[in-house]
Amino acid sequence: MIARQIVIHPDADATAQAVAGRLITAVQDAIAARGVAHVVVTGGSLGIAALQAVAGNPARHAVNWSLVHFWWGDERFVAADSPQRNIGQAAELFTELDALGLDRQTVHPMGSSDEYDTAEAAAEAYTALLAAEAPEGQASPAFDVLMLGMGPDAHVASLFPHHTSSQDTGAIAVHESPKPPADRVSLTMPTINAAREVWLLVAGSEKAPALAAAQHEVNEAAVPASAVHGTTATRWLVDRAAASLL
Ligand SMILES: O=C(O)[C@H](O)[C@@H](O)[C@H](O)[C@H](O)COP(=O)(O)O
Repeated sequence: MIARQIVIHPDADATAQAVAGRLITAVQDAIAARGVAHVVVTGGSLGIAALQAVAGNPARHAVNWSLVHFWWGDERFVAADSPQRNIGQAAELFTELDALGLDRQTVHPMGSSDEYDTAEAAAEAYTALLAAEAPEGQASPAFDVLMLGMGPDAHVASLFPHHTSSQDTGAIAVHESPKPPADRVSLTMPTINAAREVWLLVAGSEKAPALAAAQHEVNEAAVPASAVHGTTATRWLVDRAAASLL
């Protein structure tokens, strides 16, 4: 049975703080159970705010960050130093965790346009990286927590409505993204859904129709967020404005 939960917070800031607290606890639980934690982080305003909240949460000192792997759900295929890069926007967290033992060998960013000629090449390299860290016979690690933002059009990662649905595992190139920049790399739906826990972070009234649609029925083409789930839990961590149509 997959646990499915919707938790409603007063506002976006409270959601970010609560996600940070949950993430630190989930990482500790994963390390206690398996000696390692695999976390997938996301871009987007709330996803980045949650990472900033981890950097400021006093409980961050309780975690052995050298045992934590960080992965990305999607990334913008632009120059490494572009302010549009999701990893760059999370720099504050990584600088803070460096001081707490984070091993940059276990931080796995998706490739930039400085390193690869095409988003396809970056996606292929990420697919190989995921496989290299996967248990025998699997295509990716069983992520302990995979966080996703959701757009007002119900996209998750860089899987937009009516994306060319990929049943492949690993990462794919995305072009003509309706949310700029146009070129991106994204985990595929099967890889997202191989995570133990998927957390969808959603705030703001402009997301309310998509949030309601995602709870209504599974329709990957029209409402990508509706098709997302973890193998043990799917948690919608939302604010009151986003939940207003539930
Ligand atoms: O690279 C990105 O843009 C994202 O990973 C994307 O999927 C994001 O999470 C959503 O668009 C929500 O973003 P907001 O929280 O900013 O609305």
